[in-house]
Amino acid sequence: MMNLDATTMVLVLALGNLALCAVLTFFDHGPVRPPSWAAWALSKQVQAGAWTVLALGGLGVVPEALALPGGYALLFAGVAIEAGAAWEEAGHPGWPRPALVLCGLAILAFFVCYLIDEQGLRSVAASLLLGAFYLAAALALGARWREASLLQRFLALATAVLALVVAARGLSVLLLPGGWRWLSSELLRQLSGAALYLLMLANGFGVLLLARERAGRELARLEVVDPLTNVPNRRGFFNALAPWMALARRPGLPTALVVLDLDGFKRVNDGYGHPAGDAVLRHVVELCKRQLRDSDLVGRLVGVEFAILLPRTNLDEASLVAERIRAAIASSPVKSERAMIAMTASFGVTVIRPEDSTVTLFQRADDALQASKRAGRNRVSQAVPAPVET
Ligand SMILES: Nc1nc2c(ncn2[C@@H]2O[C@H](COP(=O)(O)OP(=O)(O)OP(=O)(O)O)[C@@H](O)[C@H]2O)c(=O)[nH]1
Repeated sequence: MMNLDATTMVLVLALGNLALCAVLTFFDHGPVRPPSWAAWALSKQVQAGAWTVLALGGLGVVPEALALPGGYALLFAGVAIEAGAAWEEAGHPGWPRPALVLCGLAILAFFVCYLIDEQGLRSVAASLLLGAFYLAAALALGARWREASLLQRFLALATAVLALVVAARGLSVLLLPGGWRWLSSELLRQLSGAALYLLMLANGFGVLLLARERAGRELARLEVVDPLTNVPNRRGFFNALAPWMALARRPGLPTALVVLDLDGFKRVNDGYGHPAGDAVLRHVVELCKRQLRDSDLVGRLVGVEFAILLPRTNLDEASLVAERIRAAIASSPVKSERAMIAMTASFGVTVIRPEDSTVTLFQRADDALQASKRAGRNRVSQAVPAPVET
């Protein structure tokens, strides 16, 4: 087997981490920066610095008495931040405080071991502590196992296994100083170095690929979801509508469609500013959702026009729902910085007919909506019902 001495191994880790930092500098994560990005980039820089200090110590450029404690302290800090970044990604932004405490304790424990025994106990402490921090990162990566992508699950498992290899070296020095059968302590040292190298690669490029995956998912989501109100946009709403259009051709309970348009919205933007207008739009969507069942769907068609799909609902029931929403909007002004903004909306209600296409369906709903506008706004109008076949 090829033998890598400790200094070469540390040098390889230093150069690898430095290369990763360079890659990070030029990586374009797109307009949406992942929340943990800053912490993760910092962790890579600190680790690159740590391995560089350790490598300079090994090469004799910096005195070992300085390089070893300094390098390891930096390394624990870097790996603690890396684990913290993984927890931030898993939705725990409060990681800095526990990470700071654990990192401080790790550095203290390491210094005590180093002062007692510069070789054996020092490497036990280093391996166990590094293994523990990487295990914490693996736990964070696997924390949302059910929603995680295959890549994320692989990274969680790979990080856990490699963390255990790193920790196993420390345990072996403590429990089996002479090694066990073919598993010599030298082989474990080399395996541990290789594990640290693989951890750097897996977590480095793995996180970059995860960021790409996330950006792809976000783009796909934005094709069907309105980012302002977080409800389906026109395309998303039409996708959801399609099966109900098909179902309308079979006998059974009808499906209703309500379209609503906010009245005189231009004055909100002109009088209170665009951000206040946006707040009103979000507020209206929340009001609609509160009046709807789980099986109903609200979507934003365009500008200040929304649509509501009401499965298993006839024309009169849908008109009652629309009336409830109308009353809720009219009686719930939105608080802006300068004033309370009163708002009303006009509604058109219809049900899907067997012969409908989306064009005829929305045309009918829109005609009813325009009738509401003509009649003075802030009201609900039903579309003309289908002629009864005799
Ligand atoms: N703040 C904000 N305003 C928007 C948004 N989308 C569209 N608008 C504005 O909404 C207004 C819609 O105006 P219209 O529907 O034409 O007319 P209106 O003033 O609401 O009057 P009526 O519909 O005739 O009652 C326009 O001024 C658009 O600029 C948005 O996402 N945010």
